[in-house]
Amino acid sequence: MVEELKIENLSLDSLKYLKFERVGAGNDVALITLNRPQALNALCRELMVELSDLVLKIDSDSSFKVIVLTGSEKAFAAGADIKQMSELEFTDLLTGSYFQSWDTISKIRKPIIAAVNGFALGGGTELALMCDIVYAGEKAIFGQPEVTIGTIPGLGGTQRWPRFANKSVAMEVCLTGDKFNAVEAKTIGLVSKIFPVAELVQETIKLADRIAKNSPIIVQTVKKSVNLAYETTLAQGLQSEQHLFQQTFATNDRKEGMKSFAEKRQPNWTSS
Ligand SMILES: C/C=C/C(=O)SCCNC(=O)CCNC(=O)[C@H](O)C(C)(C)COP(=O)(O)OP(=O)(O)OC[C@H]1O[C@@H](n2cnc3c(N)ncnc32)[C@H](O)[C@@H]1OP(=O)(O)O
Repeated sequence: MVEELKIENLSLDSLKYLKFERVGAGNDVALITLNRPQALNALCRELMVELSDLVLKIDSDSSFKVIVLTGSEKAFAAGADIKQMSELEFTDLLTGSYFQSWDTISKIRKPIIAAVNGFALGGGTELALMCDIVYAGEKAIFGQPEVTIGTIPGLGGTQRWPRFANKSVAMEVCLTGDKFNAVEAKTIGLVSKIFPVAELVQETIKLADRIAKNSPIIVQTVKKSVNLAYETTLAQGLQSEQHLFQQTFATNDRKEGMKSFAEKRQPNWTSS
């Protein structure tokens, strides 16, 4: 049997740009807080490596079911670190590993929910776009201002926006760099719910708890299947959904879920 990776065995004291807590009604929600206040959580390379490493470890630790990613009340993240980027040359990006770990969030199996208060600009908005669900505080400000500093969104913005919103919205957001608020973000479809600033994180943890009540193996299958809709044609997606649906019939949790319904009791998930 393969020994499981446990977060407790890892040195969390070494985290420099992040805070990590185990939260939730079942103590199975990982709360990650971006913690670089002096730069409004600007995403420097070191922060992103730390975030990527931590998220991968949580994804491999079965005692966690859902991840919540947040920042401060002032800023979720003010984008990639412009001061750090301004030193880079074309060849640094071409041959170096500057952006190597930045899309880890979009590749993990467990659900990850963004709780966005304050500024989420550039890479901050793109980080939210990589998450599975986005909740926002009333004062959240989004935008893709890269065009105003002589570059383009490089963390998926030009590709994910047209998949979240329509072409006209995607183009307007990316071509103007205009900022927009939480209500506009909800209208566009980036954000699913808005809460008062001080309540956002607790409300997001409540959402994580509702997801965590379901079977982890089935939750991960749902996530995989929904994400296929962004990668494939409808015909391919429907076929893959059928395969994944059939695969749930090979799990004990599918049997337990249906049995518990018939027996009028709560299911006892084993994630097998
Ligand atoms: C591939 C991805 C590309 C990208 O993501 S490009 C970056 C896109 N993001 C932006 O263009 C936003 C840049 N930041 C701002 O426009 C402003 O900030 C805000 C509107 C978010 C907030 O303004 P205010 O409240 O006046 O704060 P403040 O004095 O500008 O910032 C406080 C400290 O934070 C640093 N900081 C803010 N954003 C960044 C950043 N993205 N990269 C590096 N540092 C940043 C500042 O410089 C300053 O620091 P100090 O006190 O030493 O002057």
